[in-house]
Amino acid sequence: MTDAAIRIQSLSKTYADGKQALKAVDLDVPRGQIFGLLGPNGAGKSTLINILAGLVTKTAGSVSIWGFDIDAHPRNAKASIGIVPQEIVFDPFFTPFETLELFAGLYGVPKTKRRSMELLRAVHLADKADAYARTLSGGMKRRLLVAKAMVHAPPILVLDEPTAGVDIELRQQLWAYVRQLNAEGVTIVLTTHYLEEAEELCDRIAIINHGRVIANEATRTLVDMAREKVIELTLDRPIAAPPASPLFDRASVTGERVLRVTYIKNKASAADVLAAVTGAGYGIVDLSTRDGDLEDVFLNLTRTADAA
Ligand SMILES: Nc1ncnc2c1ncn2[C@@H]1O[C@H](COP(=O)(O)OP(=O)(O)OP(=O)(O)O)[C@@H](O)[C@H]1O
Repeated sequence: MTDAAIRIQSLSKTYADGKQALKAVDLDVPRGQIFGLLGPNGAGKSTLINILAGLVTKTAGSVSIWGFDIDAHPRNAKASIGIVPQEIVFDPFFTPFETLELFAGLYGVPKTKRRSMELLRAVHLADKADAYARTLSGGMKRRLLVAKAMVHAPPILVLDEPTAGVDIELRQQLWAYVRQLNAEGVTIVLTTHYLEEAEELCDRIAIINHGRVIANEATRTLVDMAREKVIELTLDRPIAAPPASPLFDRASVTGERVLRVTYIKNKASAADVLAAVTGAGYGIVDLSTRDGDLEDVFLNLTRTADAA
């Protein structure tokens, strides 16, 4: 038995029109983690998730979910994963409670083991248990989708762009629930465009671009790969134009006495930047620095991959 929650090997998908959405993807999602799948629109994330969900058939390669090969043991594989789709699709005539009961039934969960009310409470929808689904707000519907994906208590929960169209407060509630599930031992996979969110939530992040995995690292490692560092200096007197230095990647004057310099970590250090500024005759009153974030890593990696 593999210790990966999801193991993907040489996975390829070519759609009927010839579009190659996935190209020999290898990816292991470790058990117990919150794993982020990032990539620009059209990178292949939904295709990958739809293959896990059994909604799209792969062209080549193998996938196992919780140790069950999706071809050899499709039922066990399906029982091991809950998927929250990107699109909100509901039968508008069922109440949230009925929706969960219905899906528990489809998964063969016996009545005594169902926990529809508990799930509704967890996603803050207990008071809407008997409302018609069509009367729920977008955020409520999305939380109901999360509850629906958990009716059979799978060890893996996959969320495809879960926060699209969800306001900040609801997003925080959703993430709190995701964290709680993870603390209870559920492996989480999520796709998001919000890099900051991935950075905040995920233990590990894979970046997918044009159907290939171009990075798969512990979040910390990925963040460290950000090459840019920004330093903002408050000077002892007004400055009109930034001093020129080959060590600066970019420099701009952002306030009467404020200079912002971006430098590349392995080419220069903060001390180099300070020396260049004091060398130009300015005194430094204050400074702050900011590490490159995932956005920078992402842009650098996708740029490199595009050029390859
Ligand atoms: N049914 C289909 N037939 C043909 N091409 C498709 C089909 N579904 C997706 N594609 C194409 O496959 C590629 C990958 O699409 P996919 O939806 O997997 O990307 P994605 O990373 O999930 O993007 P998004 O973030 O926009 O959902 C895209 O070029 C897309 O146009």
